[in-house]
Amino acid sequence: MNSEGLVYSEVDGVAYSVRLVLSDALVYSEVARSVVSDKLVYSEVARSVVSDKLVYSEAVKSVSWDGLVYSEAVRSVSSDKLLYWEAAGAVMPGSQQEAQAIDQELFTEYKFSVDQLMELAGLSCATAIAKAYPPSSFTKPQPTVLVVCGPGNNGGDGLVCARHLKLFGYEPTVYYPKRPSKALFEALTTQCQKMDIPFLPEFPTEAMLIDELYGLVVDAIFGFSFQGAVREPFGSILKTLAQVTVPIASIDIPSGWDVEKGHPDGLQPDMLISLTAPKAAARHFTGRYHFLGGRFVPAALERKHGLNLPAYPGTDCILQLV
Ligand SMILES: NC(=O)C1=CN([C@@H]2O[C@H](COP(=O)(O)OP(=O)(O)OC[C@H]3O[C@@H](n4cnc5c(N)ncnc54)[C@H](O)[C@@H]3O)[C@@H](O)[C@H]2O)[C@H](O)CC1
Ligand SMILES: [K+]
Repeated sequence: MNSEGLVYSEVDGVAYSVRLVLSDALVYSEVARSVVSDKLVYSEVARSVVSDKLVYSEAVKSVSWDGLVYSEAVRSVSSDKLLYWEAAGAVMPGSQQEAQAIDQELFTEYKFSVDQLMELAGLSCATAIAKAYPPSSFTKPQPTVLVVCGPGNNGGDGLVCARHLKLFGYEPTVYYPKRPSKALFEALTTQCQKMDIPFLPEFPTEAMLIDELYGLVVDAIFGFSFQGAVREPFGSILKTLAQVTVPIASIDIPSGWDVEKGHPDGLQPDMLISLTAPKAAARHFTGRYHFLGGRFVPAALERKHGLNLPAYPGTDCILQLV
């Protein structure tokens, strides 16, 4: 069966169109609605394609009013093996301000402790890494991983991730140059040390040395609170990391990237593990693997911030977006 139809109608300045294409293996449909007045243009398009193995759907909304444009797009593709999800818009749930607001609400209103969320975040990072880079895929004799930790909670996620990687059979080594004197970070450091995870006293200055010794680098330097020009020693570390050829897995956001605009000349990791929800800069990520982790967001908080998170499969703590 093959058929195609288009219906268009206009009532009181509102135009509607519906298009439907049907074939044996494919259904394509498009619904558009637009309103035009003196000052306002509002349009909405919902598109979906369904074939034997693939569902693709897209919803785009845009409003322009006297020089102001607001637009929002939600796209999702799912196939047998793949689920890709993207939400983009002029007002974006992944802005730096909103990421920090969600973070604060989790701690103040929802009464989570940092330790709890960090454990779940770090565990989801190690799980995603084990999925994308199983020890058998390493070309080195041992599955060696260099975990570079920064001074904030992103660094804490890195320490938790290192501990779980060790439990999963990897050989992590940590570099942690700026250690905050807080009980949580001291405890996470001790836990790693007691599990025979070595801490490097100096960062290898040559990218080649990192390539020789490690099969993967975990970037846990900065997360959503990074701002301004990178200060030392992290500037030199990021310069070296930009030259390594082994894959880099970035936790929450590639370090050195503006949380909303990204950084075209900065680190270009092979993997990104977005925590809670992808930040706006995730739109600029071009690596092979994008996972979502940090499955701890209560439904009411998700609704309040319009996060529109995709569903995690079953009891999994991670979801592959790309
Ligand atoms: N609610 C959640 O989603 C959770 C997220 N987690 C992780 O926490 C980070 C955010 O942590 P935060 O401590 O707020 O900040 P950062 O780690 O991003 O970094 C702050 C740290 O970095 C320094 N800094 C900032 N800018 C610069 C700069 N230009 N140069 C040098 N240093 C800089 C700043 O002084 C601070 O010391 C989030 O991304 C997740 O990874 C939680 O683990 C779980 C809950
Ligand atoms: K990071």
